[in-house]
Amino acid sequence: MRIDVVTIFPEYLEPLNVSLVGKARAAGRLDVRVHDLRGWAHDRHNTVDDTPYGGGPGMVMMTGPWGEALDDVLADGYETGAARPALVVPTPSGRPFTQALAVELAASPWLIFAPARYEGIDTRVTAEYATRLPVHEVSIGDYVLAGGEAAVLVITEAVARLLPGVLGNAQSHADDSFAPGPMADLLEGPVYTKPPQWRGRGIPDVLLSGHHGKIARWRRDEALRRTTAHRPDLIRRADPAAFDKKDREM
Ligand SMILES: Nc1cc(-c2ccc3cc[nH]c3c2)n[nH]1
Repeated sequence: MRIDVVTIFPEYLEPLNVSLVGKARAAGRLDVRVHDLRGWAHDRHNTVDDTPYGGGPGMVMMTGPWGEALDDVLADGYETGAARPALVVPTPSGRPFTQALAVELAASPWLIFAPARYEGIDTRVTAEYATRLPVHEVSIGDYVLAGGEAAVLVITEAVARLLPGVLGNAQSHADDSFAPGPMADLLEGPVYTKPPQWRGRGIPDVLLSGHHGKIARWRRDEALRRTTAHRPDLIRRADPAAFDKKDREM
């Protein structure tokens, strides 16, 4: 997968050089290119924003630099044989970012992120590129950030870990919260590791029993308990029949 990010804060994307995404880049599984939008702002001050039509507070990011930047990124990708990308625009007013959307985006060979600042990007930019590309306006949650770069980090990590070979053998996204299967849409339960005693706190006996069926059932019950407590809205989506089937297999 190729990922391009156009931003006025390229340094904000430094975390994409470390850990899971950094390793995927070093292994050649992910090609991430970060571009400074101001490189396409040609006035003396490299201006990328202006006052909003209709008045109101704040500034709006201008069409000019975004149009030139996205055209150049697209031209570069197409010249190097990249397939058609999707444009991902983080915004509080976007489609909720979920594991399902992460899976959808992970199927794309090329993502171009357009994180905004100020009050956002002139709407004509996304309208223009929506005539040529899939455009995903995506919200990572019901809270307001000062810009879209943090959302790019979140989305990139959630997508990258789904790419083949990115998660090591010791890890797996098969048991993710929200992954398909009998635990679908349930939050993950508690986890434990050595030492067996810590500040007077031990390990649930079932986890030491070696009885895989009982362990699986305990984990399922704990996931149900935690989901009921923290995300009751997800319970109705869990498939009780899948539990019954899984119970029979335990
Ligand atoms: N889910 C979510 C996205 C954002 C966001 C995205 C872009 C900009 C640009 C200026 N403020 C922004 C906020 N906040 N919360």
